[in-house]
Amino acid sequence: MQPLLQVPVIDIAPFRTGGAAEKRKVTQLVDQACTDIGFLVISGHGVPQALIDEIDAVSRLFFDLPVAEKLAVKRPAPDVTRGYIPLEAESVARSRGEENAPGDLNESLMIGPVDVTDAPYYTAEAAGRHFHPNLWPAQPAGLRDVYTRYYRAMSDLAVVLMRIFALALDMPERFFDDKVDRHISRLRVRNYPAPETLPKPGQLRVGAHSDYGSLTILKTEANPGGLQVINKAGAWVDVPIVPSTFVINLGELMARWTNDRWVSTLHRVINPPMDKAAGSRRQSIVFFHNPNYDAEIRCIDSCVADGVAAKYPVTTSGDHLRNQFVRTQAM
Ligand SMILES: O=C(O)CCC(=O)C(=O)O
Ligand SMILES: [Fe+2]
Repeated sequence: MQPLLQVPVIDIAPFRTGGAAEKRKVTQLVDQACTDIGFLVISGHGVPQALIDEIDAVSRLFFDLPVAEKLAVKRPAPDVTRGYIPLEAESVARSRGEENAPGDLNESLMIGPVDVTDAPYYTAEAAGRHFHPNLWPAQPAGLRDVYTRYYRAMSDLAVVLMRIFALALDMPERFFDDKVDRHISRLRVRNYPAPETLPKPGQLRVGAHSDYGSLTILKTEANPGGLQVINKAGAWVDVPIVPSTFVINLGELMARWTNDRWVSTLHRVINPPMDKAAGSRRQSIVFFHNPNYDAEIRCIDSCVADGVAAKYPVTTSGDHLRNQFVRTQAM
């Protein structure tokens, strides 16, 4: 069979509400998307549109603030995935060894887990800075509340997606549950301003990279200068932006878990053409779902059958994520 060369749209509602036969139909479609292109667009996810609209609006107000105010919550250190990262201060292509890649043309605000307690798991030395407190901007009022609710909604949706993944991989439905129940996911809102000058050579809104964790849940908008993914024929194709859906893509840890049965695909965000620069401001709400810091990522049984050797050394979620993030930071 020909591999999918475009990103499919899949309704996951039958998985959430149906019996075994409905679930099976969804997991088959998801397996094909994850095998062929590593990206899918989901409808029927159950996240209220009002919450999505709220986080969109409050984030826009934050990015409209003067830079000096945004810098009040600047990311405090290269290994702390919290706070504000200004324009060109990050280059995700460096996660692939492109040491001299220019800074990406976006600014972002990032939070981590919102339900951390003082239990030993969170405070242990091994937890490192994965549970660093969030840095909440003083303005706009209400941002903290909206981000907290959205973070929880994404955490819940990720559990459903990981169950779809488990079944699609011929594992028990709850196989991943105890590997993601204290996850170190990051919610990151990126603002891509309308460009006022030409980009530097090789500079993009987001350079080519694959995401680092288990899966990503993206809400974005269809303005000029958008998201592209490389398909199995080696062509960059646009990811379809469909109202009320999320784009889902696999991170590197899922490729490791599946011994490359599934792909963590290279993607990038291109610049708008200069004649469409006006009105090309674009905002993405990106939830990077990352397993528990101490989750061991070793290839799962259903993916080493038939004498296939494991391709990757065992790692932990926390180590892989920290290393990749630190490599991409400019300071
Ligand atoms: O803004 C987008 O469409 C995607 C951004 C992205 O790939 C990322 O943040 O990892
Ligand atoms: Fe990405």
